[in-house]
Amino acid sequence: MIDVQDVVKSYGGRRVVDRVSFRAEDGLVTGFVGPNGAGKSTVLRMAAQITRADEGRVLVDGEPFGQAPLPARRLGIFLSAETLPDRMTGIGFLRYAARSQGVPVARAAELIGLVGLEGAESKRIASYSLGMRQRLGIAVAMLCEPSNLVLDEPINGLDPDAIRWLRGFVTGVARAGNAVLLSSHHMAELGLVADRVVMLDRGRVVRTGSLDEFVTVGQRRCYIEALDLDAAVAALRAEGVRAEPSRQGVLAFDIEPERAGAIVYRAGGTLRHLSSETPSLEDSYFASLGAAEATGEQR
Ligand SMILES: Nc1ncnc2c1ncn2[C@@H]1O[C@H](COP(=O)(O)OP(=O)(O)OP(=O)(O)O)[C@@H](O)[C@H]1O
Repeated sequence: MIDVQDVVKSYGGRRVVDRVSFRAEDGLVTGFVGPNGAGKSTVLRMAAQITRADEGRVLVDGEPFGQAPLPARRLGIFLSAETLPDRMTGIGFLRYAARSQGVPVARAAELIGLVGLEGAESKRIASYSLGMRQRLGIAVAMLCEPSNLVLDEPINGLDPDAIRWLRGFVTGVARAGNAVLLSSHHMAELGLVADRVVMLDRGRVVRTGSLDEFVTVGQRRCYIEALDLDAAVAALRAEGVRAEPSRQGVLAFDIEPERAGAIVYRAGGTLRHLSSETPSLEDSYFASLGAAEATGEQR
């Protein structure tokens, strides 16, 4: 488990992480989201002890990860694909990493298979695409079969094939009982892999919860198709319901579909389709951000 406890970080007198606390539990994928500059990478770097917290601490399985007898077994870290050594081959780098951690070099070939780099292992890293570099970076993080895994923006630059691979990979690591903490801007993808979501905005946690809890923040809404859409929108608005044209129909917010349908019907509309819509993680993300901004403006 990764336990972030009340961490604070300032740069040049500006607080970029402001009393952040949350947990990434064993057996779950925790998605870490927030706008650019929210402080996600800084928190992950504090977990990896690359950045020192001004206040607070991050415990990994109950202690700062650097204090564990074999730190790389405690926490696997992927922060960037840019720092890999271009002149080495993929397999060469993994063998080097294995030797430096006292792991049998045979693990290097296993890792190539684990991250799907077969066929490219003997090529220089300089020739790797971004997606291949991401896979190699994740392989390094997995070197010592860590019980916790931190991945900063691992989805960036991946093609659809690699995204599908990553989805299966992180889910598999979590289902084996490990904690996975993963930052990303790809809401649709995160909606497929995350069990829990932690949202940061301007250095503060603005929302945490299971994926199901998180998506209920998006507006409750329903989708209506009627013969005269303009009349349907007007009828709903006349009843004080927020209604907006969408696709071939109308989205009505914070209303049960039955009531929305009744309003349109009473106004003489002919209904063709009526359904309730589940908000996506992206909808909820923007709804939470809007709420956080409104509170922030009052601060
Ligand atoms: N070493 C540093 N020196 C000065 N400022 C920094 C440093 N590292 C981060 N910051 C600042 O801290 C803030 C938070 O940055 P951070 O990279 O943690 O955000 P993020 O949520 O990961 O953003 P993104 O989604 O764009 O990666 C930013 O304003 C950034 O400019």
